[in-house]
Amino acid sequence: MPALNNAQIALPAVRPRTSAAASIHYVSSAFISAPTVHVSVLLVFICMLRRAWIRTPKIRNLAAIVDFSVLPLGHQQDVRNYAAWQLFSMARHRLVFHRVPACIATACPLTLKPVGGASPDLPIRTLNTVDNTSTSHQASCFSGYGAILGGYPGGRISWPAGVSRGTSAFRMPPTTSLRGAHCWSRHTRVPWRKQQTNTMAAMRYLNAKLAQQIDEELMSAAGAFSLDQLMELAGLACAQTLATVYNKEKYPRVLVCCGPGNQGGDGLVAARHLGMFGYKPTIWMPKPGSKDIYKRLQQQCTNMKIQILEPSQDTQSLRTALTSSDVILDAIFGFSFKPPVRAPFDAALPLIAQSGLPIVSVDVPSGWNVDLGKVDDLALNPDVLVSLTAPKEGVRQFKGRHFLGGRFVPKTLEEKFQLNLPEYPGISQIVELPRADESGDSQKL
Ligand SMILES: NC(=O)C1=CN([C@@H]2O[C@H](COP(=O)(O)OP(=O)(O)OC[C@H]3O[C@@H](n4cnc5c(N)ncnc54)[C@H](OP(=O)(O)O)[C@@H]3O)[C@@H](O)[C@H]2O)[C@H](O)CC1
Ligand SMILES: [K+]
Repeated sequence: MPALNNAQIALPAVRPRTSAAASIHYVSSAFISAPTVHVSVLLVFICMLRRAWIRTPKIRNLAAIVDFSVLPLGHQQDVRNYAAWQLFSMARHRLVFHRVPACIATACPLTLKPVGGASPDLPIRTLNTVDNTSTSHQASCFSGYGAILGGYPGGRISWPAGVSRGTSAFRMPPTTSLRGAHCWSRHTRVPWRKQQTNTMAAMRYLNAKLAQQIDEELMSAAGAFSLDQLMELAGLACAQTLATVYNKEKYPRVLVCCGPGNQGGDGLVAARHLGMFGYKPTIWMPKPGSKDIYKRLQQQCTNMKIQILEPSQDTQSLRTALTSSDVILDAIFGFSFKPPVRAPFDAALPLIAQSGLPIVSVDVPSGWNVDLGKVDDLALNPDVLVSLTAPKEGVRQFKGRHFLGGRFVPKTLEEKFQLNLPEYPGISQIVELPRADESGDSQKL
């Protein structure tokens, strides 16, 4: 293995092999030595598989998870490109990049400029995150494929459980691909892993008390946010989530159901943004909050020509609206919900549930106990959930598509409460989380 100085990385100009003679072997491992810094060793592990072998149906859909967390920043892009070029040109299989720092993912999103070769025009999924949870999510996209190629600093190689050195590729059964990814993370002995505690730890789930505490802290003198600001970003995340899952061509009519608290405010903001996005929202808000902020948000919706149904304790207007809607945004109760459900929502929730329309719930599905989950028959059973700030304890077992929004949590607060939030992709207000049956262990605090 060549020793390099810290300004360059020498990647062997290996061309794609067409020979069927070679069996599995590593094509790249490079070391970087830094004179001023403790010697850091870079090891890129690329497994080249014989074309004849790779093309057998048995392992046609091979995926590779390449861990970039072990690589010094300045060299990650080269290595990534090189790895991709090798993997694609040789094997033509899928590739998952694991723990790619955001700066690399942004600089080199989905296109590759391979070192010493023509850019392969092949599908790439980049794992633009640094936490286990998202790893498992990404791995889920590749369920049924599976192989992990791994290399670690210091010349030591730790393979995923069940994979021995020299095996270099293995197949994960579809149902265990996520576990495989987790096992890999857990069993990997990266020398400086301790320094990476935050990036390796699972996302924190909040109980109702902690959610309220964080909310207060955000709006304290130290947090320095106003409610308007937080609500605006929360509502925008809700609108973005709905628009991501339900396109406006097929689901133009959105019934936005708003509760009396701040979550109702999120709903009003979301309705406005959905209007901006080209949807036709209608607002059902039977108990509008008395605060000035709700009045202003309603006025903003009126200015957008968004219909707001007359507040009423009876549910007739809701019944009618349900018959002319394509999708529901449930912004009724959030983390301050205290069971049991009271009027008029006790009559409304069953109507919404029985409408058969897809439901996108905000923060906590309405009627769910914030800490315990779905324990009441009246509770909604949404298809999509957008958690705000961090998911709540009660939604651990939520089975639908789960997004995280509320991209306003400052680093100091994230660290203070050990939230271990996943990285939001690019400029998006939301990040999709793994489904309940796909996620591994998460921190119960
Ligand atoms: N930091 C963040 O994550 C932010 C989140 N936001 C959103 O705000 C909600 C929490 O808002 P909050 O006002 O504290 O509470 P809720 O929206 O959950 O609503 C509480 C009101 O609901 C009524 N309520 C409670 N329990 C029941 C029940 N069993 N039956 C009927 N009604 C109930 C009650 O109103 P009353 O008028 O009846 O007293 C409560 O006042 C959070 O989940 C996010 O969605 C912020 O927008 C931004 C920051
Ligand atoms: K809700």
